[in-house]
Order: sequence, then structure tokens, then C-alpha cells
Amino acid sequence: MTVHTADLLTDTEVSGRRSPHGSALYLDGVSVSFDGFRALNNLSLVVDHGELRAVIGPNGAGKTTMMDVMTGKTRPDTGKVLLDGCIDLTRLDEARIATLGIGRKFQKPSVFETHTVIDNLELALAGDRTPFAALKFRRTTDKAARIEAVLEDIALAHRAHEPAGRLSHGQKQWLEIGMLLMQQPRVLLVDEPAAGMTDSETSQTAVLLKRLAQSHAVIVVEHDMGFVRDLDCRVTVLHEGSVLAEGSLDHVQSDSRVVDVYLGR
Ligand SMILES: Nc1ncnc2c1ncn2[C@@H]1O[C@H](COP(=O)(O)OP(=O)(O)OP(=O)(O)O)[C@@H](O)[C@H]1O
Repeated sequence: MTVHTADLLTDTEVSGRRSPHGSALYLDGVSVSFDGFRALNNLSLVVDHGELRAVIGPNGAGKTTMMDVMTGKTRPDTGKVLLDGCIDLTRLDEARIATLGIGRKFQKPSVFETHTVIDNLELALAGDRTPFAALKFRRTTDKAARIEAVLEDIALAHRAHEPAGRLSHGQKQWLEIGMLLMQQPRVLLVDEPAAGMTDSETSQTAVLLKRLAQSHAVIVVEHDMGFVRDLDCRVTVLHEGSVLAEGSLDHVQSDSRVVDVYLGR
């Protein structure tokens, strides 16, 4: 019998060790309205340190709005978003939240096409102007070691000196993930990473995200169920701005409410 990571996490929850206050990210009763329409409706979610979480749901379920709230782009009407169980992100602006270690990868890659892969990674550091970043990378050797480690992580060491414009779509997505990694985030938010990828790139992306989740909390919004299965992680189904179901992919796929509003369509 195959044991899925997501099933093990369910056991963790049952044993009471999943605590919102020891979590990487905790959304507590978050609501957001746009002109009276509730995009998020009392949404609560706990993502642990070192956890990979897939968030799925029909169009308009609130997935993007949820990530906008986590990054400070949208301020909720009510509720809290706690980083490390104690820092309420709803009181902070986007720039401050980014420096605290929430990195977001949008669907469309936006790498500097005429710059080499290695230059793109270096430029990602240049964008981080916090005193902490300057301290971290005071020595060029530190920076070089960091770049080398990230190149290995994103499987692009062999393309390091080529212009990013020559990479495939999938490789550009990995480079952009690498640019986020240069900032050493604690939480990674990744929006539909598999969109437009070949089958081989899609499965390599699942491997990459699983590896990253060993040292970061990683939240992936995705529509491709084959890719979600490859991620082999706990799945949250959003519907009308709230959690409709949560658990392993097999668990949520067998929930008739999930089939009705999303998977059966
Ligand atoms: N700035 C906005 N102004 C008005 N309505 C908005 C705004 N942003 C989102 N909405 C509405 O809020 C709801 C949730 O949208 P959201 O983009 O979060 O859903 P989603 O789950 O990401 O959908 P998709 O899978 O299509 O990307 C939708 O009905 C959307 O039209």
C-alpha cells in the first residue's frame, strides 16, 4: 500500500500536533469583500513549517484573493494572517511582508530575457535592499555559494551562462523560483506553476517543489489534478471564499461536494 504524505499529515492533525500558533502561516477567519461581494468568507487555514500545500477550487473560489491577502496586496475586512504564529501580517504593508520572507511566484514568468541565468539570480538579490540582505551577502564568496546552491536546486547549473531568453517556458519558471530563493524566503506562494509546461517539466517541477518544502512552507495554487497528485501533499479545496474540504487528494476527490462544485465539471 502506498502511504501518501498527505495522509501522514492527517494523522499529525488527529494527534493534535498541528497547532495554528506553531505554524508557518495561519489565516484566522479572513473575510474580503469587493463592492459587497464576499471573495473570502471567514477563511481559516493552517500551513505548517516545512509543509507543501496545494490549494484548488473553481474559478472565482478566492484562491488569488487568498494569496493577495497573504502578501499584503489586499487588506482583509476582518480576520488575521499570522506568520510564525505571532506576526499579524494584516497590519503590515507589502514591502515589509516581503522582507519578512513571504515570496510569491506569479503564473507568468518575468525573467530578464537578455541577461544570463546567473545574472538574473544576482539581480534578484540586488532588489533586496534591506540591511539584513546587505549583511548576509557582504562577502562575495557567500553570494557565489548561494547562487551555486540555487542553480543546483532549480536544475539550471548547466545553463548558468546562457541568456534566460533561450530557456524553455518551464526552465524560465524554475529560474523565477530560483530568483525567489535568492531572497531566502520562509514561505513560498506559487501560482499555477505547471501551466504551459511539458509533461516532463511538470513532473520535474513537482520534484523541485517537494524538495523546497523540506526547508520552506510552500503553497501551490493549481488546476492540473495530475500535477497535484505528483505533489503528494495535503490539499485544500476553496469554494466561495471558504474551505470546502481538506486532506489527501484521494480524500477530497471522494467528497461529493467537491465533485459537485469543481471536479465533476
Ligand atoms: N479587485 C476586485 N474587484 C472586484 N471583484 C474582485 C476583485 N478581485 C477578485 N474579485 C472577485 O472575487 C472573486 C474571487 O476571485 P479570485 O480571483 O480570488 O478567484 P480564483 O479562485 O483565484 O479564480 P481563478 O481560478 O479564476 O483564478 C471572483 O468572483 C472575482 O471576480
